[in-house]
Amino acid sequence: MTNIIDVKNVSKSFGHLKVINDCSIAVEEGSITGLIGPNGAGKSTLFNIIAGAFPADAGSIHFAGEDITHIPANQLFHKGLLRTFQIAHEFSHMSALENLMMVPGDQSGESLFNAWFKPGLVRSEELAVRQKALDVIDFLSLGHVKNELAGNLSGGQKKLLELGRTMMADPKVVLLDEIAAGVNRTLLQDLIANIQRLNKELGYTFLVIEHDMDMIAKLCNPVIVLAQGSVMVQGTIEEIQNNEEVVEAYFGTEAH
Ligand SMILES: Nc1ncnc2c1ncn2[C@@H]1O[C@H](COP(=O)(O)OP(=O)(O)OP(=O)(O)O)[C@@H](O)[C@H]1O
Repeated sequence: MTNIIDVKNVSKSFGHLKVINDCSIAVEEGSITGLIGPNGAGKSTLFNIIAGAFPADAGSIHFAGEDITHIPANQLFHKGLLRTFQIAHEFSHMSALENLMMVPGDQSGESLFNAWFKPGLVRSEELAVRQKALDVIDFLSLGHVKNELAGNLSGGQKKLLELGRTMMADPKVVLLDEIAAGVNRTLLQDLIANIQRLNKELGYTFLVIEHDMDMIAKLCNPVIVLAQGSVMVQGTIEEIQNNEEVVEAYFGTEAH
């Protein structure tokens, strides 16, 4: 199996605080990899570095074999590496469908997504984008709220819409940063099921930061535990939960 993301010996400090410390992680293509760790472990900082939001002080990052260490976020977006947070929050005064149509897309027409949904004759680019947005709405079972103003959607529906916006850009890898936060249990199951379908049916790779252990257990293999800016251990959720060092550093002290 190939690694679609390879982070090697990355370090990052903010002032005197070393937040990422000689950290190396690999994300296998086609996996849903979890990234967990106590508050302040450096998870979001590592996401920001991978997604090109700010540079590492040292180390390298490869995406699909290409050195992306110095490539900014907007270029990574077009290469298919997306962070949910990176995509603007919903435009509350526009409908759910219009929100999807706002995502800058790749008009190649040869994307995995288009191949999957086999849209009919495309008469114009706008019609194609609209059709694609409708397919995304359909995929996520949001048809009943497609004309609703995004600002009126529930927390969980907004998260589904956020996932939908990543789909509009035909990603290869999606970095999900605490997508379960504020989502009720029923919609959380929809969110989990949709992430699994995107992984299995469309081949998306996911790297997931999550404090919700239930979600991590259902979705992720492997799970990487970050502590004080470096990898403490990596394994299946069972291995992680049975690892004494992890229990001590994470489950023992954190009430998540
Ligand atoms: N832009 C910044 N400037 C200064 N310090 C920062 C900055 N971003 C993060 N930090 C610090 O880096 C450390 C790691 O933060 P980070 O958000 O990456 O951790 P985390 O594992 O995602 O935590 P949480 O689970 O609470 O979200 C924290 O001590 C935080 O205060």
